[in-house]
Amino acid sequence: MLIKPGQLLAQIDTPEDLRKLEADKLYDVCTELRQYIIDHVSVFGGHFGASLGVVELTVALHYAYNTPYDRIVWDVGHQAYGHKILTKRREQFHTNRQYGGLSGFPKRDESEYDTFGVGHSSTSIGAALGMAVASKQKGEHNRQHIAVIGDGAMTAGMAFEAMNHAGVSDSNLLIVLNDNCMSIDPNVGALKDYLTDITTSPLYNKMKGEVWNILGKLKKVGPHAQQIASTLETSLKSAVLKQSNLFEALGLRYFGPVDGHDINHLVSVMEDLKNIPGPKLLHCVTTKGKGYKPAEENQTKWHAPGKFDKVTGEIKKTVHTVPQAPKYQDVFGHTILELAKQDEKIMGITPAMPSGSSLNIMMKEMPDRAIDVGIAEQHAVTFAAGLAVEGMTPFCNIYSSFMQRAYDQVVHDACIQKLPVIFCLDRAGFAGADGATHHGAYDIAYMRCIPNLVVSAPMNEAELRNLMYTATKYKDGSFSIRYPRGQGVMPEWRTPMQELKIGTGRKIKGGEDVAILTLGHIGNYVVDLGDRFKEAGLNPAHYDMRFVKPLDEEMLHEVFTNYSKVITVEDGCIMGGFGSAVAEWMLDNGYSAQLKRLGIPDEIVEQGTQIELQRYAGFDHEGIMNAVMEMSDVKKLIK
Ligand SMILES: Cc1ncc(C[n+]2csc(CCOP(=O)(O)OP(=O)(O)O)c2C)c(N)n1
Ligand SMILES: CC(=O)[C@@H](O)[C@H](O)COP(=O)(O)O
Ligand SMILES: [Mg+2]
Repeated sequence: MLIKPGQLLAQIDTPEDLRKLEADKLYDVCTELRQYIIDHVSVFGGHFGASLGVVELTVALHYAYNTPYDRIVWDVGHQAYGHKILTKRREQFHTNRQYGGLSGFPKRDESEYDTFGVGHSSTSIGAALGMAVASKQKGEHNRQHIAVIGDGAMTAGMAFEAMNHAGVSDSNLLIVLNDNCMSIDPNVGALKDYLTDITTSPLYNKMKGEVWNILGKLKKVGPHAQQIASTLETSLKSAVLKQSNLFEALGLRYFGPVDGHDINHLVSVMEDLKNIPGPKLLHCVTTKGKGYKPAEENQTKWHAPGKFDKVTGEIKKTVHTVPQAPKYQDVFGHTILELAKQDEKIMGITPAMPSGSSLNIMMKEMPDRAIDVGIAEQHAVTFAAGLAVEGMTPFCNIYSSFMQRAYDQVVHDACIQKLPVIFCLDRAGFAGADGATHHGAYDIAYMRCIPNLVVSAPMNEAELRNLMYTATKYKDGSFSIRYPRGQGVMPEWRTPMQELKIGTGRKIKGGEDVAILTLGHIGNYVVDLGDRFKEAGLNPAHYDMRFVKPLDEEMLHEVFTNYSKVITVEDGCIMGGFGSAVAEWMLDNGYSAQLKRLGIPDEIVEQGTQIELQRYAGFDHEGIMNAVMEMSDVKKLIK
């Protein structure tokens, strides 16, 4: 289903086409672009509120700057739908986030206008600074570099690391701070309060306004006056603004706050900024979901609402006739609350994903014991370690791919000190439409090699609850539990929790000839294949290993004693993952079976549905079936 653009938008294949328009047409371009985003996301899904919030910023940037020669780096990139539509991808935009289609985030090999691959937050300033310094080295003094970063992304350490560097580099960098007071959930922290202050404080803005008025008048008087003006500005800024402006104090010239939806004002400010050398920050105030009332009114729900009726604003939900299994994240959310009611030492931490992790269930009832630390994964881990030092039992919930950013903190702050921190790695395995940057592909490999850390994965919701309960009893180091995005398999999941013996797996069924060892939710695929195995005359054994560290050695001795053909299956990277752990154990213990490892191959896998990606990787139902048949010397189902 192709969606027709408005008549102006239909003429804009590239920003060069946009820049041919008179400035008085830009308002209409924004109207049409906003509608095109609404039309598409309502039918195809995806991120929504953020792109609506930067429609004017997107048009102004591509109008005022000579893109792609001038570089724009979008932070996170979930807000870059307008950017993609204006940069030769309007007609493919319906493939956004789909298997074989456009990525949901800017991606260098997708377009020359996508200057830097993003998806994880807070990288834009550092990347744009690197480009700016390189341009300076190459003598490209007229090339502009712009990082567009949200107030949420600005709460991450990386953003401050980059500003700390930018402030002392006389590079031609513009940071556009898109301040809408929102992350996915409402933004948190002192920075948010500060931004609100300087956006609303009459005194600060009055004083700055007067400084600008005086300077403006002086500049009109003549060149000599301009000299006075710039001297005055320097002294005033250092005397007054520097003391009262965080960004000025870091050496960035601060401009704003400006209305991020006033297209003509934005263009004229950006035209001015092009002629001001050195690192600068333009503070824009916007509304997330701007121009679509339901998205303005419930900005968290409309961050990524799924498909919806654009007329009524009704979000489309599948109607089920049978009870549905819950999402793993909701089992986590309800279970941590249940555990916290029994044990006052239990606390929950999330780096800016209260609704994504469902920790918001606990936050609602225990706001002092469930904390959103902002987009700050490294801090989340170290903060949890600090809590553990004082005897608390912290659950630190971080998406598997976002945890990559806090790896040293897991090693240095939790495991070396054998602190009882519980890591819940949500979105482990293929994440789906978010694609390569968000797949939780590597956590089995990167966690299992750390000493003093238990590494586990539940096959279903009951097992998740048992592992969470068991983790609260474990004080001999840290404990990691990984589980996937989406639903489990147990509609009746509120099962009584039991403490597990660490390092023990579950024998699901005996068999002959081939043994299948699974880790985590993929084990359910083997159960699903039961009848098809029988029809094909196959009878593989199935073990749910549950722990990848420590491995269930007794179980592995049984497997390698009784089966000469073994298949491991994991929703994680084959390189160094669960299958590698089994292979290492097999060699270390003198066995020599035929071992086949199924999992995520050693390549970057883009976006698609989880099942499409599992099929591509060869560990969907068909992939597992074929592996067993191959191992059993039975003709493969699919060539
Ligand atoms: C390292 C990392 N942590 C968490 C996320 C999840 N995430 C995506 S967008 C977002 C909120 C970003 O807020 P902001 O930068 O203000 O952009 P807005 O959505 O308000 O436009 C978060 C937390 C991420 N992409 N990367
Ligand atoms: C852009 C971003 O990083 C988040 O919005 C992420 O897409 C959330 O993923 P889930 O939808 O799996 O919570
Ligand atoms: Mg924001």
